[in-house]
Amino acid sequence: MTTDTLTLTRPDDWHIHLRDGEGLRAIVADTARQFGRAIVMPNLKPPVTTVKQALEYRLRIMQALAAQSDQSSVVQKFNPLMTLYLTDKTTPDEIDRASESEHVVAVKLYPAGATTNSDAGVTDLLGQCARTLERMQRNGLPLLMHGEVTDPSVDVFDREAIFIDQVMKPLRQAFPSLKVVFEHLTTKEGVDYVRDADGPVAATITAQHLLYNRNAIFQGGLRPHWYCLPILKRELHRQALLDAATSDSDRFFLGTDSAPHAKHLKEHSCGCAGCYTAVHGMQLYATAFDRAGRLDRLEAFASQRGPDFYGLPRNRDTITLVRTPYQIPNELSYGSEHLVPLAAGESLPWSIAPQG
Ligand SMILES: NC(=O)N[C@@H](CC(=O)O)C(=O)O
Ligand SMILES: [Zn+2]
Ligand SMILES: [Zn+2]
Repeated sequence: MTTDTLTLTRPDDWHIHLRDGEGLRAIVADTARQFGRAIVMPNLKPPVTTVKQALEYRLRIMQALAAQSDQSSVVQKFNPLMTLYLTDKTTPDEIDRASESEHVVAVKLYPAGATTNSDAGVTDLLGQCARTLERMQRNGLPLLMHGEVTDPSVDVFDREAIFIDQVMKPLRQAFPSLKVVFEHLTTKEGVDYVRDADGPVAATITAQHLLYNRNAIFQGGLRPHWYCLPILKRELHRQALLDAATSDSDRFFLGTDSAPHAKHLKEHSCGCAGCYTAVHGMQLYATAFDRAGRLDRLEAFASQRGPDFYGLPRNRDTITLVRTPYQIPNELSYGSEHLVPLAAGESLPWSIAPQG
């Protein structure tokens, strides 16, 4: 029997880029229409490194929501959960302030040079940040990791697997009860590590890494809108990620990593990394779970395991997905710029039912 309607506890997005300024105003409602909460990444220019900056940024998000033409209660009830950008200089006192704030829920590691706006990131995690990590472990504040090594001599497709041995294992040996999220997991090696490791470890998985392998970047020509970091991998990795997301392990949950970049900066001689998936996040995930024959696991992945890991209550309202084709827009406006969503112009088999 095929399911045509699926009502779930409202999902949350445990990894999102909302940007700032006019870009923020243009996109925040896309996330707020689908997700009850989202973990907002701190890689702004300049990065969000203090609790004071995180709370000011949160206020700008709330103001951007209040100014939306969409005044529905779903959009207006959206709760952004904030993060701090870890640097070599982050102090244990800042960690205490974060732990005391109800709005700051985690600290984000960007290895310096690994991805968009990571220049201010950490150069030597255990060498520079040990006291800060110690305090995070004591306070139960999770570390979210962009898990790729930055050594330019390492093949771009191997950077996640090598990160496990070079960074993840030494970190977790030094701080075995530190809560860690391996963000936007992309490899079988990553899946095996997260599934089997001792202690409080979890991972987010994007929709693009469940739906596509690296052929998508090159299909019929170079397709910049399929380029994100970590980069799409070969089919065996996509299969491992899909198996993990649809398994009964409580360690894998939803994080879109929706990462808007203006169209002209994606379609460029040196195009930016990031796929825009906030406008059709749940339609994409439902398509992936449906193709795997595991729609029954979508609610655990999207709405239950994330809050359980973070020690937050699950949402109390619901969202309904219907098997009705959803036409992905060709282009969206992004302040004074334009934005091309992932798989623009294509159709997905699942839509979201109208909500109040
Ligand atoms: N995922 C991406 O390709 N890009 C993200 C940064 C990140 O999450 O690594 C961005 O901020 O653009
Ligand atoms: Zn990242
Ligand atoms: Zn990201």
